[in-house]
Amino acid sequence: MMHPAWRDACLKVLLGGRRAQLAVIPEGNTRVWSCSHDRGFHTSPSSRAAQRAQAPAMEDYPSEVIRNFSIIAHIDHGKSTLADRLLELTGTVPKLRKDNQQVLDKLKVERERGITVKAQTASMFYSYMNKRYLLNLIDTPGHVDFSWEVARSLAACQGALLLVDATQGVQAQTLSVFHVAKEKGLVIVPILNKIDLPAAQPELMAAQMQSTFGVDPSDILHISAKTGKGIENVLQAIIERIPPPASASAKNDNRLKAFLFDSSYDRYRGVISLVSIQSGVLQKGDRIQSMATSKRYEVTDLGIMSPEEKPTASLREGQVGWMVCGMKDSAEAHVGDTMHRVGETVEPMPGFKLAKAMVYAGIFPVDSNDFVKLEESIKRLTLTDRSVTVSRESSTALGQGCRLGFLGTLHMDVFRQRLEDEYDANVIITAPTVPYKVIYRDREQLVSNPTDFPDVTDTSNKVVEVQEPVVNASIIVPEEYLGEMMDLCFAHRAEEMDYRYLDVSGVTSSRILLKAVMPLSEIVTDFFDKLKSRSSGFASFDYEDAGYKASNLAKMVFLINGKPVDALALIVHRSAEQAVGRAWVKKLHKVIPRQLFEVPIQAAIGKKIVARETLSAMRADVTAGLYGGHHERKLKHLENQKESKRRMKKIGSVDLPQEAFFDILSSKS
Ligand SMILES: Nc1nc2c(ncn2[C@@H]2O[C@H](COP(=O)(O)OP(=O)(O)OP(=O)(O)O)[C@@H](O)[C@H]2O)c(=O)[nH]1
Repeated sequence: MMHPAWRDACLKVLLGGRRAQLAVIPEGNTRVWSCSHDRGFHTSPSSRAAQRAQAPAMEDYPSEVIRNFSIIAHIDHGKSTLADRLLELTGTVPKLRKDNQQVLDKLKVERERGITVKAQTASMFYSYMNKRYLLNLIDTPGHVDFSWEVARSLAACQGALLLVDATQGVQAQTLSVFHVAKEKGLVIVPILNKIDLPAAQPELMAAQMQSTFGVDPSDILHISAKTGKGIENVLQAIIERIPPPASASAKNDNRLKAFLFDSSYDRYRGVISLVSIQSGVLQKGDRIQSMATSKRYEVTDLGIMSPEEKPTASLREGQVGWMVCGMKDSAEAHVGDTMHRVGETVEPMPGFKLAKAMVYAGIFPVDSNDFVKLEESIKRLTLTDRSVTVSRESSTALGQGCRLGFLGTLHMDVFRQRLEDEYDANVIITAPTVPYKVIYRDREQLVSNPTDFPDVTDTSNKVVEVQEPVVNASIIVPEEYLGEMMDLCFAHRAEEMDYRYLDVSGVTSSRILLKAVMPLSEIVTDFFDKLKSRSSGFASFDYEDAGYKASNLAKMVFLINGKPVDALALIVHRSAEQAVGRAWVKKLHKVIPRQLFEVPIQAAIGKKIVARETLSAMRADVTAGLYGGHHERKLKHLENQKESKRRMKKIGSVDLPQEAFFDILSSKS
C-alpha cells in the first residue's frame, strides 16, 4: 500500500500543484515525479514502462461504452467537489480528501479565489449492470471571462451535468453555460447540489429550473457533492441519459480523425495536446498531419488523463486523451484543429471562433531594469494561457513594457496574480481599456491603447465617428434589490433595460432576471464590486458580446507641469468628463511628491482643461544639516539617493518615482 505521506505528496504534485515548479523524491522511493509550469507531469522512464505494462486496454472500450460529459454550473455551485466525488466513487483517486481539498482545481490562484481557470480532463472506469464503462469528464471553468474555455470543452462532449446550488438557485452563469451547451446539442442532466445544507430549498429551486430551462422536475437529481449523497445516481444518469459518441469510423473508412480541443506545454516534452478521436485509431509511431497548418508530426507518446497522465497503447474512436507528437511551440497546437494520418484525407471539424481579447492593459516592471525578466515571465505564462495576446509597448513615463489583451477583467487579475505568485514579478498595470473603433473619413482603426486614440475635438483628424464594444448583460438578483441594480446600471450607461421574474408567483423574495445593453468599458473597472456590495452579495452577473455602438467618447490626457503623461491617458464618455477628470487629478495630487516649485496637475480633452489641482512647492531644504557629521551615514544616504534616482521618471522638469504610478494605477477612483 502507498504510504499516506507519499500519496499526499504525489497528489499535491500531480493534482494540487500542476503548475508549481517542484520535484518530489519521497524517502525510500526511487520514483521521481516532477511538475513543470504547466499541467504536464513526468515520470522517470522506468516508471513510465511500468505504467504502460498495466495500461488499460483501450480496445476494450468501443464507442457504446463511452460517455463524454462536462459539468456546467455557476461559480461555487460545486463542480469541482462533484468531480472529486465522481473520481473517488469510480476508484480513479483514493478516498482521502478529509480536508476537502479539491482534486481537479489546481492553480494557486484558483484555490485562493475558489474558481477554476483552466479546464481539466479525467477518464474514469466504472462498472454498471455488468458492463465496464469509460466515462470522460471534461471539467470546465465557471466564469464569464472563460466562456471560450467552456465552449471548447463542450465541443468534445455529448452531455453536460447542469449543477445548481439548492440554496442559491439559478444564477447568471448557469444561464449562459446552459445556452452554450444547448446550442451544441448536448443532453442536459439537471442536478440540485448542496441538499445537505439547512438553507436548501430543493422544491423551489426545482420549480425555478423548470421555468428557466424547461426541465421536468422529476428528472432533476438531488445530491450533496460534499457528503457524497446521491452521487451513484449521477453516475447512473451519465450512463443512461447521455448518448455514446456517434460512430464515424464506417463513414470515414476507419481513417484517423482526431479533434484537438486543448493543449498545454511541458518543458521537457513540448506541447501536450488533448484530443477527442472521432474515427479510427491513434497509435504511437503514427505519422499525422494538422489540417490547420499542414505540418506533419510523429506521435511519440499518448494516453488518457486519469486524472494524471496514464500512457496507453492506443486511443480509439470516441475516446479522449493526450498525445505528444514533437510540437515544439504551443502556437503549433491550434485548438479546434483536426489531425489525420499523413496521406489520408478526412472532413475537418468545424473548429472554433478564436478567443477575442476584450480588455487591454499595459504591464511594466516597477524597476525598469527588470523588463527582460518580465517579458520572459509573460512569455512562459502565455504558454499555459494561450488566450492572452502580447505585444511590446514603450512609454515615456514607464519605459519598456508589454501590452496584453485579456478575455475580461477577472482574466487580467488572474494573469497578474499568477505573474506575481509564480514569477515573483513586481508590476505596474495601466488602467484597462477596451478596443474602440475609430471611423475616419477614409478608413477604420481599432484602438486598444489610449495613447493611439486621436483627438476627436480636432477636426483636422477627420474622425467621423467613434464606436465602442457593448455587451448584453444579465443580472439575477432577489427582487428587493431590483431598484438598486437598475440605478447602478443607469449610472453605467445601460440601455434597453428589461426584467422578468424567474420564480413561480407566490414566493417571498422572488428572483429577477434583469437584462440590459451596456458599454463594455463600463463593466471592466469596478462594476462587479459595486454590484456585489449594492446587492449584499446576492446578485450574479454575466455578459456576452453584442458588437459595437456609436458613442460620444474622447481621450483624456493628464498634464503634469504642462507635460502630458502618456501612461495615464484614458478614454472617457463626454457625459462623465468632469467627474472623471476631477477624480483623477485629486488622486494624482495625493500621490505625486512635492517639488521645489509649484506644479499644476491638469486633465485635458483636446485643448480644453476639464479639471485642475495645484501641488504647492516644497519649503526650503528642511533636511539640510541632518546628515552632517557622520561620514558613513552620509555615504549611505548618497547610495540611497542614487538608487531612488534610478527609479525616478522625469516628466518635463518633475521627478516622479515609478512607485507613484503603481499607487495611481492600483488605487480605485
Ligand atoms: N454543504 C455543501 N457544500 C458544498 C457542496 N458541494 C460543494 N460545496 C462547497 O461549496 C464550495 C464551492 O465548491 P466548488 O466545488 O469549489 O465549486 P465550483 O463550482 O467548482 O467553483 P468554481 O471552481 O469556481 O467553478 C466549496 O466550499 C465546497 O466545499 C455540498 O454538496 N454541500
